[in-house]
Formats: sequence, structure tokens, C-alpha cells
Amino acid sequence: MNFTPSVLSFILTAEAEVYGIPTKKPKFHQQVQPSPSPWSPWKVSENIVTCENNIIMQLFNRVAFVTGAAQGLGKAFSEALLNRGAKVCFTDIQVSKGKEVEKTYSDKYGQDRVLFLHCDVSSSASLANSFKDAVSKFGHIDLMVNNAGIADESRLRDMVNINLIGAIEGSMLAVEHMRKDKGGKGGVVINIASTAGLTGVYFVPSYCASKFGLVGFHLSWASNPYNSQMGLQFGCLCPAFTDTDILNQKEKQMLYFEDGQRITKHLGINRVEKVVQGFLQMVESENCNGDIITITAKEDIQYSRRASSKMSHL
Ligand SMILES: NC(=O)C1=CN([C@@H]2O[C@H](COP(=O)(O)OP(=O)(O)OC[C@H]3O[C@@H](n4cnc5c(N)ncnc54)[C@H](O)[C@@H]3O)[C@@H](O)[C@H]2O)C=CC1
Ligand SMILES: CC/C=C\C[C@H](O)[C@H](O)/C=C/C=C/C=C\C=C\C(=O)C/C=C\CCC(=O)O
Repeated sequence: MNFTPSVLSFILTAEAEVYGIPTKKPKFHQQVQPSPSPWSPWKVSENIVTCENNIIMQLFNRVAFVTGAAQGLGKAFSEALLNRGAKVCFTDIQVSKGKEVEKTYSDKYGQDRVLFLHCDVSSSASLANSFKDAVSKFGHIDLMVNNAGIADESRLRDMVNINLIGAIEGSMLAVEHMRKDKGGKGGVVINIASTAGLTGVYFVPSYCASKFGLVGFHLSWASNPYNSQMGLQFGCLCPAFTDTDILNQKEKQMLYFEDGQRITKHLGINRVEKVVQGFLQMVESENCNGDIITITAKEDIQYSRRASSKMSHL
């Protein structure tokens, strides 16, 4: 099947509107003033306030837990956080790769700021143990990034387990740990979904299902009227095709392989740096609760939706 650019654009826009997702929203503006939320109280020691703006201050000494981060987007998110002074526990099933990255990041940012742990997000025990180990090293977690994911239509159960259940369980561990009404310090949960979680993609339907599920989970938590008293915020990042290993698809991993290749080429491929920029806008935003940020090669970084509860008045 061949879509012209304008037909494809029409389909995607029409679908987005059916789902109530605004398709034209203002682009982000870089935040310039420090805000007390979500990272208050400020704990910025004077000797580190040497940055040109508030960005480093906001993430300085915040502790992040990132899944699927031995390579690709997770590795890049981890480095961006370290670069802004955060402490990062990054995790993956690829242990030797993870250990190598840990060495590089420890040399660059300091051993006390970096930790790599084996974590298979498809195992509840593995997730819970690594989260516990990260808390043991750093004291607490402020930012949970559920990033681990696969795109393989020949591994349906694994895909749902990793992309959806792994992210849900990761979020719930973070919620229980962070919620202020249970003695936590509050925090932010970012789920890495995809534009394939907002629009149907016929050559990766089950991947789409896992990401639609994740967007639904995000929207549900984001609309929780008790979030502010729990000190919780939920953001969701939805990149389109991005230049990482996940795009090196084998024929059996995708339906309509040739269509998939052609459409991917037609829509264009994001640079990892662009997705990291969207990620940072989200985690450094004054309030990211309910935000969905899409990042596409042609339309750059955009807000897609801010969730609101349609039930809070009931
Ligand atoms: N690159 C892209 O085109 C896009 C990627 N995404 C999402 O971004 C996230 C990161 O993917 P990329 O960096 O692009 O791909 P990638 O394949 O480079 O990285 C995925 C990482 O997840 C890890 N992983 C796989 N199964 C795991 C498990 N059971 N437990 C823990 N870690 C596991 C892999 O070892 C790998 O390090 C995924 O959730 C993906 O669905 C979303 C939209 C576009
Ligand atoms: C090759 C598939 C393998 C992996 C899937 C990826 O990891 C990724 O998560 C999948 C993304 C799917 C994206 C689907 C649709 C993307 C839509 C857009 O990028 C819309 C942007 C512009 C359209 C405008 C135009 O056509 O001119």
C-alpha cells in the first residue's frame, strides 16, 4: 500500500482527533525561571550554582532509575541526567554492555553518582530487587524512567510483558516508594511510549497495542486527583522512529516488512539528541503531570495532551 505524504498526514491527524488528541498545540518554550515543583524543596549547594540557567540546579542531586539503558535512548537519557548533576541508576538485561557504560560514566561523573544493575523488567522480582538496591545506594529515587522496550511481532507475550507490564510494575514500585502520604518524598514517573501508542500502525499492531496500553496507564495515573497530595507527577514521551538498534528489524519482527521499511523512510527518523531534548523538556518542566510529548522527524517536539480528570467532580 502506498500513501502519499498528504494522505498519510491526513490519516494520522484524523485518527489523533478521533482519540481527542489535539494535533496543533504550541511548541515548548524553554523554562527560564526555577520553579519549586516538582523538585522542591531546593537543595542546591552554592558551590554548584555555576550553570548559565536553572537547568542544572533542577536536576542536581536528584536520583533517577532508568530501565533498558545499556544502549539507545535509555543510555542517552541517563547521560543527559548525569550531565545535569543527577545521580543515575541505569539498568538493563545486557550486563557486559551495562558494565562498560558504567565504567565510562563513573570515570566522567564520579562513582558515587552512577550505578549499573542487571534488571529484567519482565520479571517482577528482578525489577523489585534492583529498585531496592538502587534505594540502598542512593537513599531514595526521585525520577523513574520506564524505558526498556522491544519491537518484535514474533514475540507477542514478551513484548507485552516488557513494554507494558514492565513499565506498569516499574511505575507502581516508584509510586509506592515516592508517595508523600506514605513517607516518601514525591517524584516523577516518565513512561517511554511511542507515537505508535497514539496512532495505529498496521505493520506493528501488537507493538502498538503495548504502547497504547502504556499511554492509557499514563493518562489514568496522571488524572488521579490525589497526585498533588502524594507529590507525584506522570509524564509520557512518545517518539516516532528514532535512530537506535530497535529499528534494525528482521523480516519476521514486523508484518508487511517492505511497507514498514518504506513508511519509516518516508516519515523520517529522529536523531537520538532530539528525543533527549524532548525528554529534558519534560523532566525539567515546572509541571509535567499529564503531558504527552511527541517527537517526530517532520514535526519536531510537540505537546500532544495534558490529561485532566473527567471524574474529579463526581
Ligand atoms: N527507536 C525508536 O524508534 C523508538 C523507540 N521507542 C521506545 O524507546 C524505548 C527504548 O528503545 P531504543 O533505545 O530505541 O531501543 P534499543 O533496542 O536500542 O534499547 C532498548 C533497550 O531495552 C533493553 N531491554 C530489552 N528487553 C529488556 C528487558 N526485559 N528488561 C530490561 N531491559 C530490556 C535492551 O537490552 C536495550 O538496551 C523502547 O521502549 C522503545 O519502544 C519509542 C519510540 C520510537
Ligand atoms: C520499524 C518499526 C520498529 C519499531 C517501532 C519503533 O520503535 C517506534 O516506536 C514506532 C513508531 C511508529 C510510528 C508510527 C507513526 C509515526 C507517525 C509520525 O511520525 C507522524 C509524523 C509526521 C507525519 C506527517 C507526514 O507524513 O508528512
